[in-house]
Amino acid sequence: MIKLDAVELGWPDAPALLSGLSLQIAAGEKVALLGPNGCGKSTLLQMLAALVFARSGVYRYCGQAVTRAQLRMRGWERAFRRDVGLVFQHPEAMFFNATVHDEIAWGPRRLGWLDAEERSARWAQELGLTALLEQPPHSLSGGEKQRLALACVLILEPKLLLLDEPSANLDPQSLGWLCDYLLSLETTLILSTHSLGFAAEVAKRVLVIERRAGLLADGPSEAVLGNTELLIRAGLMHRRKHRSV
Ligand SMILES: Nc1ncnc2c1ncn2[C@@H]1O[C@H](COP(=O)(O)OP(=O)(O)OP(=O)(O)O)[C@@H](O)[C@H]1O
Repeated sequence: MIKLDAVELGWPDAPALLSGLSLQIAAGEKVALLGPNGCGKSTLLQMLAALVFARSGVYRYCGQAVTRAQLRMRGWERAFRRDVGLVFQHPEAMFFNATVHDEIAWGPRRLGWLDAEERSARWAQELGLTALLEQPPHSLSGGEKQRLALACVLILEPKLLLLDEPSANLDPQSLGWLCDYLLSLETTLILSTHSLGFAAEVAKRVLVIERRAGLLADGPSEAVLGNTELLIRAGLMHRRKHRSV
């Protein structure tokens, strides 16, 4: 489903964030992206959603190179945007409606789904947002915003689900719901997280990114997450000097 060939990502007038990134992700795989702050996890997810583009190398989605020119093909762009759903790390960035209800219903209404209102009510209930439906999205707490952002994307049942630190801000009950939901999904999932426990729970494959480099590891979750030396080198674990009793 996804093929990256020698992808280099970076912002203008800045050194490369990621280079030489080559990998494939098959339909239905569940993959966690790990790496220290600022290594480029969000940028990579944004590239997979075609919100930013590689400086060099090729990103193919279902065999088609995803380029600015390709996205100008309106039919293809619509189908791509319909397939791919990204939940941002900072969910406020996604909200533009007056109420929680309109925010959840916006996507299904735009797609002309006749059951848009029913679906919105169901997803609001799934994510514990029913009591907040008439509130403005910006008035919600951090965890409520995270749940709203998830509802807005999950309701559209994307074929490729991209989640940027989805477990941040969630209370244990919401986190448990999210783990169950992601485990039940058959679609392709790529998520970034700093929680090794969350990655181990939901992902079968882990990619570790090294700052200002590229892929440090790519393998089954148990093997990668069980490699303490690798995790320390990648800045994902700290060798503690002091321990409380
Ligand atoms: N629009 C932009 N222009 C220039 N630099 C940017 C832009 N967006 C992000 N960056 C920089 O790119 C780098 C990678 O950011 P990114 O958000 O992808 O990292 P991350 O791995 O998701 O980090 P974290 O774990 O802290 O969320 C950071 O140094 C960031 O400041």
